[in-house]
This record gives sequence, C-alpha cells and structure tokens, in this order.
Amino acid sequence: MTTDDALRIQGVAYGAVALVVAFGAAALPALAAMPTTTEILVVAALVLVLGVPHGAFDVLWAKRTLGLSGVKRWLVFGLAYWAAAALVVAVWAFAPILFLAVFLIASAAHFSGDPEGHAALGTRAAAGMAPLVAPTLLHEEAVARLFGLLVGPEAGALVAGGLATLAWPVVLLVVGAVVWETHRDRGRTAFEVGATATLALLAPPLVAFAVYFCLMHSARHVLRTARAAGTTSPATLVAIAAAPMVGTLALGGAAWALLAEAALDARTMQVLFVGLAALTAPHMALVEPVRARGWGFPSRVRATLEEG
Ligand SMILES: CC1=C(/C=C/C(C)=C/C=C/C(C)=C/C=O)C(C)(C)CCC1
Ligand SMILES: [Fe+2]
Repeated sequence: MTTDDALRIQGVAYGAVALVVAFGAAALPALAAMPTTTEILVVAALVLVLGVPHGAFDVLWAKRTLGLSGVKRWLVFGLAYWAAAALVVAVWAFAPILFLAVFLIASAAHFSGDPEGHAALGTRAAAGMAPLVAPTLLHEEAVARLFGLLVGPEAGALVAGGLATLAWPVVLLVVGAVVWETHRDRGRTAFEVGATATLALLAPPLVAFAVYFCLMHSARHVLRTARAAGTTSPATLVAIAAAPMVGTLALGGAAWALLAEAALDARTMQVLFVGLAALTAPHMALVEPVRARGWGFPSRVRATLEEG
C-alpha cells in the first residue's frame, strides 16, 4: 500500500467515524451535556497520545527545509522553537482575549491545509473554520465554558459569542463547499469537510475536537510526513518522533506542576490548549511554507500531476 492509498483510506475512515460519532451524540442527547472533568481528562489523554505527536515530526521538516546538521545548529533550532512557544504562553498570561482570538484565527488557517490535492479556496476556508466555529451553533454555552477555563468566564463567553455569529455563514460555506467539490469530482474532499462540519455541529465540542484533531489533522499530517520521507514503516516514524515527544511531555509535566493551584478541569484545559497554542506557533512557522510548496514537491510539478 502506498502512502497515497493510506491517505485516501484515512480520509474515508475519518469521515465514517465522524458521522457515527455525530449521529450517535445526536441520538443520545444526555451525552451532549456540559463538559465534565472526566470528559476533559479523557479528551486530553487522547489528544496527547494521538494528536500532539504530529508536531514531533517538525524535526524532520526542519531538517529538510533548514538543512540542519550538527549539534550546535540543532540546539539553536530547539531553543528558537521553545522560545516561540514561550512567547505564546506569555501572551496568554498577559492578554488572554488577544491570545484566544489569534489562536483561533491561526488554527483555522492551519486546519485549512487538511484537504488533499487541489481544493477551492472557499472549501479550504470551510475546512479550517468548521471544527472551530460549528460547535457554537448548538453548543455555544459549552464552548463558552471551555474557553472560560482557559481565559476566564467573561472573555470565554465573549469569544464564544463572536464565533457563534459566524456559525450560520460557516454552515452555508460548508454546504457550498460540499456541492462545489462534488461537482468538481473531488468527492472525498466533499465528504471529509461535510463530515467534519456534521461532527462539530452535533457532537459535544471537546469530543468533536478530539475526533477531528486525532483522526483527521494529526493522522493526515503524519501520513504526509511519511510520504515525503518515503517510508511506511511505523518503527521509523516512531524513532523520528520519540525524542521531541519526550521533550514535549517533560515540559507539559512542568506546566502541570506549575498550575497546581488551578482546579483539575481548568488545569487540564490550560496545559492542553495553551500548550497546543504554544506549539502551534513554531509548528506553523515550519509546516506552512512546506504546505505552500505542496508537501515536499515543487508546487508546479505537483499541480501538473494532479490535473493529469
Ligand atoms: C479550546 C477549544 C476549542 C479550540 C481548539 C483549538 C483552536 C485547537 C487548535 C489546535 C491546533 C492549531 C493544533 C495544531 O496542530 C474548540 C474546539 C473550538 C472548542 C472546545 C474548546
Ligand atoms: Fe498541525
């Protein structure tokens, strides 16, 4: 099986799971109650084990794009990576609303890279915004509460309200994207984006995020990395990601210890999502230029391949 086959299977499997979770949650409304501490802990564990490792492959992209070699250069790279992350944590501490707003906008831009091959700009916008905006259509209060654990209840409600004003436009954009991509014979992209929006609309916000982030965003990135590295061996991939993952876990542990005074739910949310936001800054700085070049192929060559 080639990595391209694996990417196709991943897209379809993700869409199927997303729809099952979405309609399962809709059929069992008791599940859609306010997020409990248990839910937060389970989602945190899933995101940590299946989601966060995709960023550990940044070392591989750094090697490819920056041509890093030698202990000194790797040390400088590591320092710059963690300095960028620390800066984000400082913004969270001193300007929480700015932090959350920029994190959401940057995340939408980052998630818009998920669809494979060519996709219309509107489709990319829909793919990027659906996981973040759609949950506020039916679960605005739950999103506000979760944001509240990160930035305080008032700021949380404000930002969730801001997202909620975008909810219908984003739903319409998703519908347009599904119709357009189907019309252009890109049915898999249509299915993926439609499933993400359905999941984000119907399932409890954190559950929807975990399913999307682990089975779409992270899985897709790992498969793209495997394709660029020319390997399908899980052992090779684990070997690449192990050291950065251990470093990340150590810093996450330190953050956990520092936040000893916060209640368990706030503490977990903060370590997880402020940590994700912090890592997203250097992660995007490395990965977005690679995406603009077609994931390791010169974009013009790739475009010709895809048109043909
Ligand atoms: C906190 C929170 C949300 C936002 C999460 C974001 C914005 C995650 C971004 C992760 C990134 C960009 C990872 C990079 O690879 C939701 C789902 C709206 C609702 C539940 C609470
Ligand atoms: Fe990512």
